[in-house]
Amino acid sequence: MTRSEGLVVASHGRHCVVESADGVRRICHPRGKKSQAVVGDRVLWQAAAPGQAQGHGDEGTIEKVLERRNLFYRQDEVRTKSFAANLDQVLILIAAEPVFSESQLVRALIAAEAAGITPLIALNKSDLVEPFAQAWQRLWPYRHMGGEQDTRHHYRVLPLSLTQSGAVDRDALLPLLAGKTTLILGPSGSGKSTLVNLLVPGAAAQTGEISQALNSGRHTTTTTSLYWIDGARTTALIDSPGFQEFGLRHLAPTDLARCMPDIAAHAGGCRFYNCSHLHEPGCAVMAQVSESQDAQAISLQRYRIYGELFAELSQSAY
Ligand SMILES: Nc1nc2c(ncn2[C@@H]2O[C@H](COP(=O)(O)OP(=O)(O)OP(=O)(O)O)[C@@H](O)[C@H]2O)c(=O)[nH]1
Ligand SMILES: [Zn+2]
Repeated sequence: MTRSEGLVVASHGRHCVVESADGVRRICHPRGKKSQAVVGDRVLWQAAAPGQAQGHGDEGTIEKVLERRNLFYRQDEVRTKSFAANLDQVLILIAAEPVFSESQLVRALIAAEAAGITPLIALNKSDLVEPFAQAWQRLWPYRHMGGEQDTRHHYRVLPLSLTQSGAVDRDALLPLLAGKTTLILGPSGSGKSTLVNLLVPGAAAQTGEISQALNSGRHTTTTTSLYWIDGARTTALIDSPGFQEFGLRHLAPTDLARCMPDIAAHAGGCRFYNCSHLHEPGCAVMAQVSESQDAQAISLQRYRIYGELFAELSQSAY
């Protein structure tokens, strides 16, 4: 039996949908624990022997997961959940309504930073003028972090109104996504489905039947799926549930500062090299905490979240 290379484009439990170079998608099962794959993985797969396919037509086995460039995941006390592998970017989609959790946003940004994946932030529903203005204001530190000039900002923050100005938003987003694989993350109701449908007309049909088969006919929202934006299959979106309960247990408390760019920028100036930035004298981080709109400042909210995460990650799991 020949083994060929493929891309995992959907997963549900242990089952995956593998797309081969010709674009054909097949349900595959991992052969053993070591070949457990996630969306975005490149794998070697093998077609089932004739007569061996169980049920849904074309089936095969995943023989090997090829080396990953990165793996984006979250971890709480009880389990590790992988979102996807081999990502270029994570687009964190939040909205004017429902009001977003800044702690959740910070967690996602830290996880991206720790995995070496570029985060993008988009704030949707700019048509909801008053709540949008407030949310945009809450994002001030994220819009300015790194310096006053646009080109120096650490994060890119985009305003969107996906249902009101879809064409404009599409033009703003496409150049940022082109040629890349981007994971879309966001709380319930922020507009993730609206975004996928805007950028991938017929998204539902693209995964359609095969992912239904994967879920044994049930329509579940627990599947992670990869969609191609372009016919040439160079630009991909991955949508994944699970923005809530974003555990960072895979990080040590002392990893946090380097994953928060506004804190990292000052951490080198502390009197003690192993400063926790929580109570030490001569702490250069604490000296920068202020509510002033200054691109070098560390906002009170972010400093508070840093302290909460530090405490959370310092607790032993047992
Ligand atoms: N006012 C306004 N409503 C929007 C906008 N974009 C999306 N919505 C609405 O917000 C609601 C949620 O959008 P969805 O795309 O379903 O959000 P989602 O993130 O996929 O939500 P979940 O499936 O719960 O994770 C829908 O009623 C959309 O029509 C926008 O730009 N402005
Ligand atoms: Zn310090």
